[in-house]
Amino acid sequence: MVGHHPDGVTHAVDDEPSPHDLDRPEIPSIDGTAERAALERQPTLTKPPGSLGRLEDLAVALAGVTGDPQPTLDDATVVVAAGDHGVVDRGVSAYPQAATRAMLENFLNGGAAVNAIADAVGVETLVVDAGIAGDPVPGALSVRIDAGTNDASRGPAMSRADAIEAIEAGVRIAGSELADADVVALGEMGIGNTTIAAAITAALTDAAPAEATGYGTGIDDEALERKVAVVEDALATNGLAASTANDPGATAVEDSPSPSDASDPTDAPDPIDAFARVGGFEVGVLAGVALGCAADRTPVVVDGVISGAAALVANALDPAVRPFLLPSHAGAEPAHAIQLAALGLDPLFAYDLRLGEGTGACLALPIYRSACATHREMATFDDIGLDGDP
Ligand SMILES: Cc1cc2ncn([C@H]3O[C@H](COP(=O)(O)O)[C@@H](O)[C@H]3O)c2cc1C
Ligand SMILES: O=C(O)c1cccnc1
Repeated sequence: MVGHHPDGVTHAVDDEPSPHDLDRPEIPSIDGTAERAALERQPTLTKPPGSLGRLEDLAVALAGVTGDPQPTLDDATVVVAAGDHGVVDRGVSAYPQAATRAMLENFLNGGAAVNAIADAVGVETLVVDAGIAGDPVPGALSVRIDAGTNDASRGPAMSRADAIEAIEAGVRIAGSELADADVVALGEMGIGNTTIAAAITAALTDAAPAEATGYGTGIDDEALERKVAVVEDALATNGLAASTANDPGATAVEDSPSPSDASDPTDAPDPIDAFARVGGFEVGVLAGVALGCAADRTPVVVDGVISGAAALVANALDPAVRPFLLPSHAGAEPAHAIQLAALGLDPLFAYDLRLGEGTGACLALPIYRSACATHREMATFDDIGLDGDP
């Protein structure tokens, strides 16, 4: 539907900028041959069939994703993308905006939770400044779109051009810094971004703002009420009061443009516009990373509610990304469960995490690696001279 969509059709709407102007590579489908080969290998391994439970399913799925019947996930990188949010002016976080910059420096110095977990499980860390307030932070990979977004509750968080720039920056990172990674974990930092994640979730699913909004870094009940109102404002101000994903008009933009799209384009924004209005530079970069990695058959592990919002955006831009998205944990923010359900992702574990940074995604890596290791390294019944039939 955007860029190089297989149907190759560009649906321009009068003089409005075409919604099909995002430059990104095409995403392949799952490799059915590799997947079948993996499925056939499983019962030959020295264990009762099914006894490794979901590890068996993960190994088979990863074969289809990577195109390798016996995949490895040795080279793993967590991308920690940071951005600031104008919406913090409305008192939606327990912490000041300065925490974004301080944490970005902390990531670079190895002192954050994600650094410790990434070290513990053998994952590289890539710290990306997608647009935090103030000056650039030396040492971070800079793809700064701007020094923070506008307040999404009072108007569009960013322009369409900035949204495209953020997503394309992520696609480029996937094709360069992440080109050699076997698997990529999504992580983020940005005070106020659980508000943005809630707004994106309400815009792209059936969920109401009150269902999608949570305590974030630990606000009190009074601040939560304010935060719900801010998410409602962000949708209403930006013409996103109804769910964009399920709006028949929005689908029409993708498939067959209807006259109503031409008469009032604000009626049914395409996914790029929907994302631009509620925002998040780091969210856009992560959506682009997901699209770019999927195009390269690199599995992408989704973390908490902000990377979940990025996954929703990527999926709205191109549903072909979906099989390349892997779940990690079930987080504490209510939008997270809504996102995972919308994407059909079944979390591997629930650990009451509510931090982000990529912590939960990194924690899932040993499980994915163990799925691949058992699948690849175990002896077969033939090897040990035993009949594999129960
Ligand atoms: C010290 C600190 C470290 C963090 N690491 C991740 N987050 C998390 O909290 C923020 C989102 O929550 P809210 O929407 O309530 O501001 C994001 O930066 C997120 O990654 C942190 C937050 C803080 C304060
Ligand atoms: O679910 C998350 O990732 C999360 C929750 C609270 C604050 N920051 C991130």
